Amino acid sequence: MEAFQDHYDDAVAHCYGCGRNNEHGHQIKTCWEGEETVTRFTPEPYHTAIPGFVYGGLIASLVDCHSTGSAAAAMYRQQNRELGSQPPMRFVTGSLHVDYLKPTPLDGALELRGRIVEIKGRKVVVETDVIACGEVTARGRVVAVQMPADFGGAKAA
Ligand SMILES: CCCCCCCC/C=C\CCCCCCCC(=O)SCCNC(=O)CCNC(=O)[C@H](O)C(C)(C)COP(=O)(O)OP(=O)(O)OC[C@H]1O[C@@H](n2cnc3c(N)ncnc32)[C@H](O)[C@@H]1OP(=O)(O)O
Repeated sequence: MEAFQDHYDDAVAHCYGCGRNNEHGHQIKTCWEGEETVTRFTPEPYHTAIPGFVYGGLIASLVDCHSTGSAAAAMYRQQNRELGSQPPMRFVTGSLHVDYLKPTPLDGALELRGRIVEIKGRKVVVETDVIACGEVTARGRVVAVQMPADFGGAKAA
């Protein structure tokens, strides 16, 4: 199935978390499953916090890009638009909050499941569960904001 991130233009597909053109990045892929958005990612042994457990910064990074991608997809869906349609709507992180509920075992794939909590103007609030070995080990809340056309001097292509 095509992922949200497959629709980012080449020129802006370098994000460390979700850009398919960043060979050093996570290159996450996110899709709809009904009303939820889902990303699966398998941490490597070097993503260790303490032996056997996933580094919290990686978890935050996955929540971040899962949620900004979800925000974009939610806005397209709300406006009844195809994901690749023009003009593009891209989202950046306004705020990123993560509650680490339990240690996250470094043991196979993590599943991130996002819910759209609110869409208001250019803002989308996304809540994301991080699931490891069938248990929710972290929960994130992201305020994603539709990128202004002049963001950091970059073009919102
Ligand atoms: C990453 C570079 C990309 C460059 C090229 C872009 C191409 C993109 C293409 C494809 C995307 C792929 C990339 C995904 C990115 C992955 C995630 C990241 O790492 S993003 C990087 C980290 N984030 C930033 O660097 C944002 C820096 N901040 C800003 O630029 C501004 O502060 C911004 C855009 C977030 C908001 O500024 P305003 O002036 O446009 O909008 P206002 O009016 O302040 O806020 C709109 C609504 O959002 C809420 N809001 C804004 N910031 C908030 C915050 N910190 N906490 C809570 N709410 C916040 C406000 O309260 C308001 O909501 P109410 O209408 O009042 O309900």
